Amino acid sequence: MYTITLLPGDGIGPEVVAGAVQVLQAVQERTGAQFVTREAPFGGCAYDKTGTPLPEETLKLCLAGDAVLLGAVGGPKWDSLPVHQRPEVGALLPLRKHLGVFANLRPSVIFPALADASTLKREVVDGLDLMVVRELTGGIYFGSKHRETLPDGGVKVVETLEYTTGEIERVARVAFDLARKRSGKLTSVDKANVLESSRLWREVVSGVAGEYPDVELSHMLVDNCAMQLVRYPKQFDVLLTENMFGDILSDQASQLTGSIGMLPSAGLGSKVGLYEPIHGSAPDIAGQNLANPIATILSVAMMLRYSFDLPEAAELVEKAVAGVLDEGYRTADIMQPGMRQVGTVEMAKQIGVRLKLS
Ligand SMILES: NC(=O)C1=CN([C@@H]2O[C@H](COP(=O)(O)OP(=O)(O)OC[C@H]3O[C@@H](n4cnc5c(N)ncnc54)[C@H](O)[C@@H]3O)[C@@H](O)[C@H]2O)C=CC1
Ligand SMILES: CC(C)CC(=O)C(=O)O
Ligand SMILES: [Mg+2]
Repeated sequence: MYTITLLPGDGIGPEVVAGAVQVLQAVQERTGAQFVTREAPFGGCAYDKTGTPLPEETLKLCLAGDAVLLGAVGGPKWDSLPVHQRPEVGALLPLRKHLGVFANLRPSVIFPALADASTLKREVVDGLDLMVVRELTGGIYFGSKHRETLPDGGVKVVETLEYTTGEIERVARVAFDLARKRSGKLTSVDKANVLESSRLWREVVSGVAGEYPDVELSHMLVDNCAMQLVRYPKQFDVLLTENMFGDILSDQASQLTGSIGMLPSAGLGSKVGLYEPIHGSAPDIAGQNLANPIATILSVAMMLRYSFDLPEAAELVEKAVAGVLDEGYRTADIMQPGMRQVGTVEMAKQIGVRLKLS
């Protein structure tokens, strides 16, 4: 039996998590694996309810379960709160830190049926299968912040970016291990021409490479990488990045697959994995049954594979998603002429039905 803590969060979070839970139930019926889910307040909705975006009880529940499935947090309603009460800084970042999920796997895989759904040409994206390994619990998002008013009335802010050799080594090993199982190619991304932290990053990653003679390591500056991702993305297999670069580049990589609504993620490092779509709370479409639930459904597949060691169940989910896309079902973000537009609820339902029949 596997215990999953559900943190639907804000905006479209509850809609996409509800869809993923439906698919999880289908996996249970199809395979006999037993899942127990427990939901907890987290993010802006938790702040409204309890005065804090990360209630103690929520954290305890997450630490006591086998895995966490998170929707998204944040939205305009909470944007003017003091920074440490904001859902992103006061809940999401500390949750990642408490769970110790230092490696964030963000696969950017194009489903054959969506090769024409991307804004890029078919030949650029067809067959794309790349993996961003993003460092998740260090870097500038976690550094100290300082803000002061200057005598001339101007404002000065200082944010700090810290990394230790240990933090870089452990995420690099995750990326090298993955590259070894895939095509044997790893591209480490940094800004070593400017940043001291990136120079350390490059030094440490090059050092770890000694343990992996079968993996071909290259280094690329982040600005070039952003350009190469849209010029010729299929040159990449595994991309290793620090926290902020990976955040930005993975949103960019998502569009190669048709939509940010397609990209799942797995936060790994501790006993309790954290699974979440890479997108945010999408306030512009929240509550309208418009959100694409596939990123969250594919996050469930990653949970089955990485936390529960159920690779066959993970494949059932991925095949059900591919099958439903082959049948022509599309949410608005991936809609194409001649296809059948459905909402969040119907898309999740179709994937669950297909999974049970497979
Ligand atoms: N992990 C998290 O909880 C994250 C939270 N955020 C928060 O989310 C809020 C909105 O941020 P944005 O910059 O607008 O990023 P976003 O990822 O929420 O949305 C960007 C664009 O993509 C669309 N989109 C996102 N997910 C979609 C889905 N599943 N289906 C269809 N379309 C989708 C949205 O409608 C929007 O047009 C902010 O408060 C931000 O801080 C942002 C990123 C991650
Ligand atoms: C809201 C940020 C802290 C996180 C983010 O954008 C992400 O993890 O993709
Ligand atoms: Mg992001």
